[in-house]
Amino acid sequence: MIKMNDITRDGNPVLRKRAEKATFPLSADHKELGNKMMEYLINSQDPEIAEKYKLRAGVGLAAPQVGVSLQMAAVLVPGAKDKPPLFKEILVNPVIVSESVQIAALEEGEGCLSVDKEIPGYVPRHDRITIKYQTVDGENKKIRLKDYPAIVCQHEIDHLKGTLFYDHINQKEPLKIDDDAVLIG
Ligand SMILES: Cc1nc(NNC(=O)[C@H](CC2CCCC2)CN(O)CO)c(F)c(N2CCN3CCOC[C@@H]3C2)n1
Ligand code: NI
Repeated sequence: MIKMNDITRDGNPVLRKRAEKATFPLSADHKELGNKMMEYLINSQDPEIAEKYKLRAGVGLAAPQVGVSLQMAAVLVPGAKDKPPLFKEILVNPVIVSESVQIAALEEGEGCLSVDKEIPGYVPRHDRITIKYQTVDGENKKIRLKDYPAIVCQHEIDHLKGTLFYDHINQKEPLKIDDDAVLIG
């Protein structure tokens, strides 16, 4: 299972590279990697397992964060209690094909499993996006996302381009954001 010491930290050049496009059919290793990344998210959202293995909770994880420069990310955005997840997918070669003018940001700001310090400030993103991606089985998908799942996917797709969340924070005024930005609580 993936544990915190498998997670690459800011300063490791792999986090600042554009990740390699995955080719199909995916190798067994790459399929396994996707499943391991999803397994990490599931484990990290289980209080007992997270406590037992000291896992930082996550709703997304990108391959460069486990040292693999590959365009693949796992996303597990939970739904309300006892409800199915809002979005659960392993994204391969994801591309944002359209994005709303409307800006949105998580009210609490963002963190990153690869960044050990808290960096306060709004991370302006698009409230709605359309992404095209492939599943691990090579199926082409095109989906529209909004609010929380859209924010998470933008954070993960950033990782595949070597961008980290704090790159988007207004350094002079971290808590400044468009008046009409949607703040997601
Ligand atoms: C928003 C949030 N970010 C958590 N961590 N950071 C991450 O996921 C990083 C990615 C997210 C940072 C902002 C957007 C994407 C990881 N990243 O670096 C990947 O690139 C959380 F853990 C979390 N939740 C809410 C849901 N809860 C369900 C029960 O279990 C605890 C869990 C906590 N919400
Ligand atoms: Ni991250």
